[in-house]
Amino acid sequence: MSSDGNTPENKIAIKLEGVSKHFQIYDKPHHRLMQGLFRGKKQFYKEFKALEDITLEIKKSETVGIIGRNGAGKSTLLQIICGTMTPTFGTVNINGRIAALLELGSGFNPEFTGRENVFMNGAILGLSKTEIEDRFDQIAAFAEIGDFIDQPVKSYSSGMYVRLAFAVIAHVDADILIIDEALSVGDAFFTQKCMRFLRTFMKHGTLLFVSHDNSAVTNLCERAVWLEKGKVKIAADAKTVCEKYFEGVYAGQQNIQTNQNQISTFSDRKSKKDPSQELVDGRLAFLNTTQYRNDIQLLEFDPNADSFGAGGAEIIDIALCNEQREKLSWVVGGEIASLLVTAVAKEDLDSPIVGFFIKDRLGQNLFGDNTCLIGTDPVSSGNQFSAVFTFRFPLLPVGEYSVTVSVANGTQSDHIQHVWFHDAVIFKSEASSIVHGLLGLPMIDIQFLTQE
Ligand SMILES: Nc1ncnc2c1ncn2[C@@H]1O[C@H](COP(=O)(O)OP(=O)(O)OP(=O)(O)O)[C@@H](O)[C@H]1O
Repeated sequence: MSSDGNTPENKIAIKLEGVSKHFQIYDKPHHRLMQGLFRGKKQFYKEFKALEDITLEIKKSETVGIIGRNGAGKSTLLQIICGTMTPTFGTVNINGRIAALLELGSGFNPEFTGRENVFMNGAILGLSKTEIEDRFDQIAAFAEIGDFIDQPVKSYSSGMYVRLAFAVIAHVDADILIIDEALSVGDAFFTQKCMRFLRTFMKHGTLLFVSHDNSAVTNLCERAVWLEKGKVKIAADAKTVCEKYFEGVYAGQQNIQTNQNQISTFSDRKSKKDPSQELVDGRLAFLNTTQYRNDIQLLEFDPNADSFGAGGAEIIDIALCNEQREKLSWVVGGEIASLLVTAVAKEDLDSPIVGFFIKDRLGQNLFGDNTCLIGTDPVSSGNQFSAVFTFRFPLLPVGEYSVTVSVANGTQSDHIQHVWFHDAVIFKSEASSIVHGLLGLPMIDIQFLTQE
């Protein structure tokens, strides 16, 4: 191989040529034994082609999504790329250090403690003992599993397992990361931490991201590969692939048809509201009596959430309130609520700015605002101050969301960040009529008109 770092070959992180994987399926357990006894003179198994003739090139620092229905061959493909499964035919070339978060149970020895597994995994991934020792405290801090780090991994919950596995892959200087999104979902604080890490990693590393979620792939990935029955159906830009995949699976989704029928029962009715007078979603009264009511549960402010800043202010509470400033433990999407951020100045702030934004589980900023344009009064050191953002809550698809808040001093373009709280409050949207898009806007009115 050429030593020139700029050859086309060296720009490729993963190269698969004609990769196939065939499994032998035995109808009865003793057929496996018979197969051994007959030494290939008779065939007692059926051959199942989980992957057929996969040829793919993934460039360095690309983020590629792998999508496909259950059983399409995604896990098989990833295991072959990671080297934990050998292909029946074809060649795999990997250029760089690869780390993966795939099946639960793979990678760690259940009898070893978390600590021992960190050392074992680090060594497998090519780190020296000293390198692992130097990083151990960071790994343990990232995983946040406390004293469980010295317990055997077999005693871990699946959430603790994923925390430790992710913490390891985040600290091994991998060039290529392979993440099965089904596993990265744990508690929302941890998911956000993982997404922050992945978004930074994506700036220089190669990421292969497996997901059933189209919007996750469209938002995170430049390219996507749609696997169907073990073959590449399409490999192209993520938007095109996800659109085609969506078209492909949509027809089969009988229950979406049912949901739409129920909603159209409402939209058949004539709206009697004057849209200019009342800025409320015309369907809310109806939706709120159905299972589509967008109940959003709020978890408590976490003062220990990850934060940074110059320290000139401290946030002491974040809450959602009703119009009477009473704290709410849940809100209904489409209704008015206020986000109340209370802070205390640790030094004199002549022009404080309080801001927030709301992120989805992938760490995408959905919306936010700050006090810059309203003009704020100076606050002396030791004094408490609050900002109240009152807005009509959007309709949120089912899932977990987080609120990031910050206090700065200065102007929009020139300020010192005094405290920035990642994921200080988590929301859970329990039910929703919104299944597509990042969020739903309360519609003022929807009409259906026919010409007779
Ligand atoms: N060890 C095995 N022996 C026999 N068949 C297998 C084996 N592993 C996987 N398969 C089969 O290969 C096919 C592809 O499986 P794979 O787990 O790769 O699919 P997938 O796309 O990851 O599915 P999912 O989204 O459900 O995780 C499936 O039909 C599966 O039953």
